[in-house]
Amino acid sequence: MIKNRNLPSGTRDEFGPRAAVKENISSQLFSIFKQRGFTKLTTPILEYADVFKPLNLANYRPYQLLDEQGEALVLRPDLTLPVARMMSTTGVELPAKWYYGGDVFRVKKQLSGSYNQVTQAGIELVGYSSIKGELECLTIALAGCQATGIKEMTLELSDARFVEGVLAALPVPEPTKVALKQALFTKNLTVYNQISELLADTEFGEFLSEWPWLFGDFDTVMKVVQRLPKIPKVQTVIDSLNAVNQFIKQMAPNQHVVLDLSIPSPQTYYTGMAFRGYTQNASDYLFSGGRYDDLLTSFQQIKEPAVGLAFDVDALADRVPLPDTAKQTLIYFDSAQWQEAEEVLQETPNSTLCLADSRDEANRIAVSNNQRLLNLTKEGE
Ligand SMILES: N[C@@H](Cc1c[nH]c[nH+]1)C(=O)O
Repeated sequence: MIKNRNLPSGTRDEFGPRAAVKENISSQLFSIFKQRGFTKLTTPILEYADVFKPLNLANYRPYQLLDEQGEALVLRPDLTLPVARMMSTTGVELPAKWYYGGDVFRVKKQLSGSYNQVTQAGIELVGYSSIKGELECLTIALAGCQATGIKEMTLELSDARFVEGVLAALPVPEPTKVALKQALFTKNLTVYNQISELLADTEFGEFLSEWPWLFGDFDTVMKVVQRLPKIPKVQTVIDSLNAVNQFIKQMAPNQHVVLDLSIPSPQTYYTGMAFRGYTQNASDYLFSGGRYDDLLTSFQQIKEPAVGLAFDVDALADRVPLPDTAKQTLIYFDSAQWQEAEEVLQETPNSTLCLADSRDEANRIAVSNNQRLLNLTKEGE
């Protein structure tokens, strides 16, 4: 079947108000990034498939194609990995603050209702190891949501080091830890309970019985965490989560913060704290980010600390009301009057030139677009 009038599934044409809203959101975000000292970086839409090896390809299945030499290429399913690739090949001096905007392509299940092409606008801070990196990302996350008109949003924190830290401290063999983690992440309670039963009489017993439900309001989750015996590495994680929660309380006192300590990290390459923003009754995230201190070692020998975040411009656009457009004026003129029409265009707010060649056609366009027609010609008078 010839498909020259169809689009590949999960893609769309964008025009009119939605395209304008997305453009507006991106430019609002870019101006925040620039104002805070970030530098623009663009990378190609096509990359070698190997760049994306650190991704969990079950969640980020890329569109594949081959180059002339038969090398596997993909349409980028992520924008952080290309930044890491670029950092390792260009010898840019660190630390660096990058921002970018562009589309990512992820093949979702047919009929999932999700789009396979998503516009992101994001930042990456490379070479900053302290919590100041996370705080800068969260400040930008809050500022971006506010600037684009999101009134209420929930901020979800998690940390890749928490699950690993607790598992490392459990007095069971490695394969049991792996099985427990798997059962926790998939919420397979039958298997989870069987394994945690082995530890019921230890100092971990009480905590383990609650671990699969360790998500929700920040302070409530932290109360359960207090039932854990002291594990120095886990304590560091708890301290940094508490510090971030305090910071948000000061910055945005009305912000609802939730904590999830029972999920896998949103990205396999995150090594520390991760943060996502969402609104009620919607499954997509407004932004998602986290720390990824090991990612550059996928491309080079030397490790570099890094943290970043990306806004989902489509998710933001879905929640921003379409603008009330002011009534437009359509200037109808003869081509010999171009100069005069240009002057009227400069003087008249919200005006555009009418490129039609007859008064009737100009009228029809004005009526169908709810515009006022300004006639500079002598025709039809
Ligand atoms: N690339 C991540 C977001 C991110 C940017 N920097 C760090 N994380 C994503 O698409 O989920």
